Amino acid sequence: MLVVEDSLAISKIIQQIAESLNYDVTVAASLTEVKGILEHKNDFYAATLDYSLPDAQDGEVIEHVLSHGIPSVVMTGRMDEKTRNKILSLPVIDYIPKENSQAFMYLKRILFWQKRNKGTAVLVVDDSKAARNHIVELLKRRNFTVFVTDTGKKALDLLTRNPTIKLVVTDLEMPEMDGIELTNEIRKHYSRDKLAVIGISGVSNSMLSARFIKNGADDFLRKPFCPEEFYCRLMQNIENLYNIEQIQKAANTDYLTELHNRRSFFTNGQGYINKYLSNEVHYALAMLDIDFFKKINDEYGHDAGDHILKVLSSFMRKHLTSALLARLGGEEFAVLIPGIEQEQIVNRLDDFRRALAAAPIHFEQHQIHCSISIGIVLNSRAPLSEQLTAADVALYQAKENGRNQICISNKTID
Ligand SMILES: Nc1nc2c(ncn2[C@@H]2O[C@H](COP(=O)(O)OP(=O)(O)OP(=O)(O)O)[C@@H](O)[C@H]2O)c(=O)[nH]1
Repeated sequence: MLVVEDSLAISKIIQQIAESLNYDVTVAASLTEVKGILEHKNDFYAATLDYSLPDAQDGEVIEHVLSHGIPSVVMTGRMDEKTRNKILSLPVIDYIPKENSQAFMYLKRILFWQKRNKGTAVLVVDDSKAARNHIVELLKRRNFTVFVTDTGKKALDLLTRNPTIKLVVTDLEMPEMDGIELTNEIRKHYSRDKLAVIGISGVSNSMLSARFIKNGADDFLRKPFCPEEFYCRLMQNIENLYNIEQIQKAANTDYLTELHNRRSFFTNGQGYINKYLSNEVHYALAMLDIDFFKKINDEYGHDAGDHILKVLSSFMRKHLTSALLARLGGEEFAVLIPGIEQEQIVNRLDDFRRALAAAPIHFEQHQIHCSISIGIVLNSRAPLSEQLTAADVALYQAKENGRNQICISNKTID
């Protein structure tokens, strides 16, 4: 990232912000320096540009950097209308008045999203090519991946084929299916926590925004809109989706191991089982439990115990691919694993058990040996909760038989 700023203090702050977001930073303090840098390197991911530089006091650096195709944020100490209009007439990502510390918080938000937006796709639906192109240009400046189409029907088709689309911007007036009908159709298949819809229209009917929103849209923009307003609404919706995703992730993930937690395992497990059964795929439900874990905690400390839980989890991720993996609590894990046949699944789990027992886990100066016991239920048609109880009984049997082994449930629970 290129930081252009003549104040050393401000340049340091921006640099710190950018580095905290893993940007590599190049700093310049004048237009002359910028020109020198861009002669050799111009593949910057983004730039922040101070409007007034000692050798270019009237924003000349902006056009120079933009001419190299570098998405740029303008930082300015000037607040007058003329400067604002001049900046906004250029294809910049945004402009930020350097009024107070909020300016830097805002910059951090922009830079964070500039990186993240690449993985987010936006679908633009408008039958007017000019209107479509305008919105696409604005979205590309913000690094979004963009899909475009001119009818509602094609939009629905694109949505089914491209799950990375997180937001739809749709015009109201289109032939065959208008924007409100499209929104209605979208909401039959996509909930508001997964996909946002922004309606737009040039019609000056004050009821339209309410109609759009009552039909499932999240926001509404009246044409013509200024880029600033478009970006504010766009980013607010994208941030909402991101926040919901983060909350859902936290609610379903075990904080220590980042595997699914008990809740997530119960929410998703039955669906996997149903799929295996209806496709006649062999599968096993296994419960894994670390042997003598209390002793490990007592001997090496709780941090060592935590470390072992983490190492075991990443070992599971690596070796038990294609399985649904969860930490049910403490040192107890659940695995729902498909396979070619029953014996192959049992062997896979047993190989995993053996490999873990053979490789001591390093923690500080210690080499900690640990093993697991496993209880398995194979190809059962019983509900998930009953299968877990049966796997738990088999696990208990494995512990009773001396630990570090697999025990298969012999109880028929179909
Ligand atoms: N470090 C750490 N320890 C935990 C965590 N959750 C549970 N434990 C400990 O796990 C231990 C489980 O002990 P026990 O249920 O007696 O089982 P065990 O010692 O593994 O013995 P067996 O299962 O019979 O082989 C307890 O000491 C808990 O405090 C955790 O998140 N981190």
